[in-house]
Order: sequence, then C-alpha cells, then structure tokens
Amino acid sequence: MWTRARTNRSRSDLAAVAEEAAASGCPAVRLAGLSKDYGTGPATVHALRDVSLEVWPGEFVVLLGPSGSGKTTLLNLVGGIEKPSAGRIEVAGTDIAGLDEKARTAYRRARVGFVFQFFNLVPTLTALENVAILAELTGPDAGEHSRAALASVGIVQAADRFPGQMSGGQQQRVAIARAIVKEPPLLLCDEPTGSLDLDTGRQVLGVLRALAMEGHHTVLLVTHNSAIARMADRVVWLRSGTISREERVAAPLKAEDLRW
Ligand SMILES: Nc1ncnc2c1ncn2[C@@H]1O[C@H](COP(=O)(O)OP(=O)(O)OP(=O)(O)O)[C@@H](O)[C@H]1O
Repeated sequence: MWTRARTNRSRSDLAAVAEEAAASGCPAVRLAGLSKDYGTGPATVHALRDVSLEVWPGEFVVLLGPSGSGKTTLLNLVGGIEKPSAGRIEVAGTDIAGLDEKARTAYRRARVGFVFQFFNLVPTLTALENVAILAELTGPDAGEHSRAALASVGIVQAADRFPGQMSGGQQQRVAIARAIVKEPPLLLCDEPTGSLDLDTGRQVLGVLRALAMEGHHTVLLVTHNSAIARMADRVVWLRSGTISREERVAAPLKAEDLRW
C-alpha cells in the first residue's frame, strides 16, 4: 500500500518547518563552493562558479536566470546526473559529490524525481505503465502504487490512456506521477511548463506546489519565466554561473493566480 499521508500544511506551517529544519542544522540540500567546468584549456566553460546554497525540507525554490547562466547544470549536479569539478553537494547530510557511478545511480533512483519540459513518456505504454515500468517498480503492489501516484496528481481517470490520447498537461501530470511514485524527497523540475499553454501550465504548477505543501518533497524548479517565481517560497537568481541574488517570497501566490 502506498503509505504517504497528506499533511496539507499551511504556508505558516511551512515557514515553521523551514525554521525547525534550520535549527536542526540539516538542510534538504546544501551546496558549498560548488563549481562545474566543461572542457579544458582556453575552451573551458565555467558553468558554475563557487555556488553555495541551502534548501530546506519542504521548500519550493525557483531558480531563475538567463540562458546559459547555469540553471540546468545546477539541477543536474544536485540530481547526480553529473559530477562537480569542485565543492560539496550534501543531500540530507550526505555528500553525493564524491559518490562513484554506481552509488550515484542508486542515489538518483531512490532520492530524486525529475520532471522535464518534454514529458518523455513512452508512446506505446499507457499512463499507468509509464509510471510503473519507467519508474522500475516491481512486485505485486506496483500497479496500486502507480495508480495512487496518478491519483495524487489528479489524473487517475486517464490511467489506461496512451500519451497520444492525452493533452500536454495530462501528459506532464503522468510524468510528475512517475517522478514521485517512489516518494523521493527531492523533486527537480527543469522548465516543467515550458511546452504548455498558460492555463495548463498553472495547473501543473499547482500540482507541484501541492506536493511541496504536503511536505513529502522539496522542489527545485528551473525556469526562464519570472512570473512563476511569485509562487515560490524562495527565488534564487543565477548569472554567469554564480548566484547573483536570493529572495524569500513573503506571500507566495497560488498557481491559479499567476499572470504572465
Ligand atoms: N555538456 C556540456 N558541455 C559543454 N558546455 C556545456 C555543457 N552543458 C552546459 N554547458 C555550458 O554551460 C553553461 C551553462 O549551461 P546551462 O545549460 O546550465 O545553462 P541554463 O541556465 O540552464 O541555460 P538555458 O536556460 O538556456 O537552458 C552554458 O555556457 C552552456 O553552454
């Protein structure tokens, strides 16, 4: 049985959780002196330079910045897709920067859910199969868990449909269900509304926001769209591979109230 219980915390609860977590000294993610270079010699690209950042459990953090500022690189490092050139990446207190390939793969599978701009669903599999098979669920409860994940993002009625029979927003919900079905503490989203229309984008953002509010996921969301920042708990701006600014949002908007 899928065991997650909805806690539906209010925003003031969230602030309290962040304060509690800060007091306990264990952020969900802690980056310290993080750098990433691509290439060597004069052709070296310094994608990230000496980035330090702490993200607290249950926080919804939006990363903003112009093209090439290092947003996706940061997400890929936290997600264990790439290794840093220097610095530490602590996730729930464990440094993942030094893990070997096998351990990083295990980390990714157990601790991280990814949501991308393009939903990356397999067209020949149903929504349910896209969740169960692509998340590599096994055992007698796989179907039940996948159905519960689809229900938690409001799309269980489409469980037996193929991607070609669903709207973009529905497909993105399936992709989110796939990302959360193993209940990873970290949800990393790279332009999750980039290929959706405004209304559908708002609905998908509402789903992501609710997942953070329920307290099961810390969300890091990369976007070009500064309007989305208004629904975050915190906004981090990147420029040329460094954090140029950070701001806590005093009164985050509900996704449906976003205008852009
Ligand atoms: N695999 C790679 N090899 C070489 N350079 C790379 C690689 N990946 C990223 N870069 C470079 O690192 C820098 C940061 O790229 P990144 O994709 O992180 O930026 P971004 O802010 O996510 O950009 P965008 O908003 O356009 O997706 C850019 O100069 C990019 O060209």
